Amino acid sequence: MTYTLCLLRHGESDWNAKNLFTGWVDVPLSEKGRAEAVYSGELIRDVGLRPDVVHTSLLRRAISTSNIALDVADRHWIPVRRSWRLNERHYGALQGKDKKATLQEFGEEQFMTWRRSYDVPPPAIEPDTQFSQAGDVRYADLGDEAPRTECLKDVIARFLPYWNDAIVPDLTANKTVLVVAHGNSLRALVKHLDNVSDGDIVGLNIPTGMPLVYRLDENLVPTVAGGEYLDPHAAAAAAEAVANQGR
Ligand SMILES: O=C(O)[C@@H](CO)OP(=O)(O)O
Repeated sequence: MTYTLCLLRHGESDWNAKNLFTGWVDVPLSEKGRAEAVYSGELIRDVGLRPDVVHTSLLRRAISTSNIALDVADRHWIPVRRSWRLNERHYGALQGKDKKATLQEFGEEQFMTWRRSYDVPPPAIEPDTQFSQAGDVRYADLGDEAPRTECLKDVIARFLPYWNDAIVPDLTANKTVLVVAHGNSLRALVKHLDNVSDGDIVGLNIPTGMPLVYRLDENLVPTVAGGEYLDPHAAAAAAEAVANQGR
């Protein structure tokens, strides 16, 4: 007896295509991203995976990906739950900045510390600046909990309550669960599931639009470490491209 969990990072967004730090900025999918969402729906359909429930972030790129993929898989009707706790990592003052220019300005070590270190957040964003989410009604209930920057450790801390209270109950009710989220919120989930060390998580990149399926045992331990991509060759190439962003 195993539980089935399918993770899906949103398709390419306009800002992925432009190589800009995105975080909580609510950018749409690019044309390529919409095509990736269609392809992920085809993969889900063709292997006979039938999600019973979908969990998404509050960001358009994840919501659109979920809608497109589920429509293609003929599962557009399943219940949906959304939470800010599945949002992308808040990228602080880097939101809206060009990755290549940031790499050139601050150097490789600082750039990679901000992008991939476990516990060093970028500088906090000022509330009155263009890419801040202060005043965004969808986060009004968060009050002081609303982040102005996050490292991966912070993402794990805000993600785990949702995992335990919303996703695990669906899994243990034997529902096939689809989670459509983001590069860094899914890194947080993978770190938790696979018990990846703080050091090793630095090297893990999640590609856009590639369904990653975990079968979990009764203790919610993956039967295959790292899960299984439905299109492993394309996923490996796409993950490599994410790792090399900015260069
Ligand atoms: O900009 C972002 O929000 C993320 C995901 O697109 O980028 P990175 O892979 O650099 O963490």
